[in-house]
Amino acid sequence: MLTEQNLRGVFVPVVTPFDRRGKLDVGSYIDLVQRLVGQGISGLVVGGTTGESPTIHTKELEMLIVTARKEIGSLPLIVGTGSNSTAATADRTAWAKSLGADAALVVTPYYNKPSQRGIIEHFQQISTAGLPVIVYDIPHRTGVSLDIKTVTAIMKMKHVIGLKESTGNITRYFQLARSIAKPVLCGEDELFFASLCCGGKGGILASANLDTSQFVQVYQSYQVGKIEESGRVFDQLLPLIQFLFSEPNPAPLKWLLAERGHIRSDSLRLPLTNISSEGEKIGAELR
Ligand SMILES: O=C(O)C1=N[C@H](C(=O)O)C[C@H](O)C1
Repeated sequence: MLTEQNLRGVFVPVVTPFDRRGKLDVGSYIDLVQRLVGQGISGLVVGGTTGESPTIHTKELEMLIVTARKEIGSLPLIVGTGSNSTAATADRTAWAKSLGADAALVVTPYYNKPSQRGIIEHFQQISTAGLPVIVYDIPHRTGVSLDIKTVTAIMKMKHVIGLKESTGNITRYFQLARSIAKPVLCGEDELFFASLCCGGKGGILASANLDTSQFVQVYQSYQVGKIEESGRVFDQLLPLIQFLFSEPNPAPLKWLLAERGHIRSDSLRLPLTNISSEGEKIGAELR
């Protein structure tokens, strides 16, 4: 199980490769997972935004979880289980636990606009699943904002082990990382180095599907007090990060993974579409 003590470092939300007809490409997935293991990452996230969770069927997610569990050995496995139904999220979290997950990444309930009290009760109920929970706050995707008081209340819950902060607000990050006792992880790749300087404990970073060991180096250098080295390596990664988020994630990421030969196709499932030809031109320098 993941705990608040070992929720540290670089966690990679792995992409879900599809073939040209949109079917799961299991061979590419296994290759991807095997490539990530052994590069110093602290764990793998399956069924995140980057894994295109909205268009993955339950049977497919089951296969992705079971395969990852088998391939990564004892490395922590986090599964995205959040939805905008509390009961469904609790069920899915219990199911992920039964398949070998070490923790659940639970996004705040989107679309139906719950009150702050509703959000607190949502996270209380998920404790029934018996799996450690990482709260995922990403208001620009969910349409839901958490008050600082709400985050603080949720972070005191026993089964909650940390926060993935993706508001993009570095002042808020600084405030949270210093005031709550549990780890705050960066979910806004461009702010990774800044988040470490604010007291963050690591990141769940789509960009780390590529150049993984450099992302780990940013984290590790910072931990041993080599702040300048950490910042220098991060600066080298910035053009990659900016390219990967120049169009909806994970379209540029899948394109570059395919260009570098890590997956067979850059296919996505609608409504996500492939990177534009303009994007391909910009990305050509990063191949
Ligand atoms: O899948 C994830 O986890 C992430 N998704 C974010 C997004 O697509 O908005 C980005 C972050 O790197 C991790």
